[in-house]
Amino acid sequence: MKVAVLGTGYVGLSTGICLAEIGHNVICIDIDERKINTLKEGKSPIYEPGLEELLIKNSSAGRLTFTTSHQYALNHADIIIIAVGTPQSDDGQADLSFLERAAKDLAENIVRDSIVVVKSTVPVGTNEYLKQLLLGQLKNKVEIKMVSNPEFLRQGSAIQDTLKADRIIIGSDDAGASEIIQEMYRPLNVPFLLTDVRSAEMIKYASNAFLATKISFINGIANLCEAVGADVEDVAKGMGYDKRIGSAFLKAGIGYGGSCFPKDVKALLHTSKEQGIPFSLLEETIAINDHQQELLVGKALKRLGELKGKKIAMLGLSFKPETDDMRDAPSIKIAHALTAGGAEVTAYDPVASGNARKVIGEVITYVDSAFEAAKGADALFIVTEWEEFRQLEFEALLDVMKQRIIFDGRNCLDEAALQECSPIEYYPVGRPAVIMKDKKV
Ligand SMILES: NC(=O)c1ccc[n+]([C@@H]2O[C@H](COP(=O)([O-])OP(=O)(O)OC[C@H]3O[C@@H](n4cnc5c(N)ncnc54)[C@H](O)[C@@H]3O)[C@@H](O)[C@H]2O)c1
Ligand SMILES: O=c1ccn([C@@H]2O[C@H](COP(=O)(O)OP(=O)(O)O[C@H]3O[C@H](CO)[C@@H](O)[C@H](O)[C@H]3O)[C@@H](O)[C@H]2O)c(=O)[nH]1
Repeated sequence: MKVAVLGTGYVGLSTGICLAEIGHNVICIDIDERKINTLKEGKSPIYEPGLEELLIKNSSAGRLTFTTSHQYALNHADIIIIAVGTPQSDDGQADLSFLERAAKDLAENIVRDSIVVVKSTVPVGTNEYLKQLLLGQLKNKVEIKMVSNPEFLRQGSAIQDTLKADRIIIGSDDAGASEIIQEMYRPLNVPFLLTDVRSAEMIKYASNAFLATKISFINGIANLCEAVGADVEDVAKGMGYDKRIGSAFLKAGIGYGGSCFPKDVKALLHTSKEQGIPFSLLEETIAINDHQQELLVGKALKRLGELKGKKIAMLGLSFKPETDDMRDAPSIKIAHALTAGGAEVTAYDPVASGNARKVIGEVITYVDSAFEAAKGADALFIVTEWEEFRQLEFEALLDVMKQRIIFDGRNCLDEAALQECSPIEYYPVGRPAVIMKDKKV
């Protein structure tokens, strides 16, 4: 099939590459010339495991091409997938301006009957709105069919999640269009759910809000565990054995970040307010998450007495491991709170420092290794659970610190191994602290 993908961000690029991988002829369009040039050179503009290999493979096979020209791309496509961003507006609702611009670009350049697939996460009713926008501006007399096809990939495992998705949601009022989109995805051998457009749109928000709520729930439990002396890791494990609960997304820590959960929960809350349907559970999900992102700073303040003049090492900046994405990363709030309190912050991330500089700025120092960050530090924060941090030689790392204090915001370090590094103070989230005063002999 001939497919055009609008937007080569995390979703558009992963989708385009995977559709090429299963044999389709894919052309990806972006308005960002630099991105397209990078892609044409066979390089990925984002850090996403496995993506570059498939980019090179499918580009070389001639199934995957890149352009900034909507006119050129749409001349060659029967299926057009929209994967442009839908960021958060100031009032919490989804900002549809990129989609509106995309609709204009499509309307001006579509020259043949097409199926327009909306993969961007959009509030209920947006597909209908887009269709009206498109039809109202069409330059050529063509037939347009719409399909809502929300995306569920996670950053850091985008390719695997696309090739081995749990499900593919196809929302359309046109059985023919729905059949063609199923045909497009058929080689993936993934379960389909066919539904109406509005339900498809809602499935995406409901899924993200549910997962975010699960995280806030376990974080609420974690805070209680700290107060009563229980261990949230065991509590989550014990809960997860119950098939009705499941163990996924019960990892306590410093809260959820990223380009999706924060904005999507707020957008759903906005919809509920717009409809006059109370949904205060979502407000609590957000409130707990806001509190959680400030947790480490509060703990450090309590332990160190004051932040002024203290040196803090931050390990990890991206919102999760295996990505360089800094959108809504907890590290942003943490870095600003620490520096506002007068602390000197030195940070290390395996891949996200470049993007972090653009977001956090030069108020903190970026270095090239965990050891450099830890040198002379009064405390070390684990902010992102990169595997590299688990493998660190902690005895040697603690030796270069001024005070041997670790706040683990992701409960990712091996407690037993840390106990061997005595003296040490180790503060995880929702679990008893490990405080070893004496030097091990
Ligand atoms: N990032 C994720 O993990 C993820 C997962 C599932 C769903 N989503 C949803 O998918 C959508 C895209 O997210 P993303 O993270 O890939 O966004 P992104 O910001 O990484 O990428 C969007 C791309 O679209 C391009 N673009 C904007 N307007 C355009 C136009 N008119 N024509 C061509 N290109 C245009 C931008 O230049 C950018 O490169 C959002 O609605 C998001 O909520 C994201
Ligand atoms: O038990 C957990 C699981 C995740 N997180 C945090 O939650 C955030 C999101 O993590 P994850 O869901 O793994 O990454 P995303 O790439 O943001 O993916 C989510 O958002 C995407 C965009 O909508 C959806 O497509 C995915 O299905 C959904 O998982 C990150 O900050 C994680 O650290 C936790 O704190 N505890």
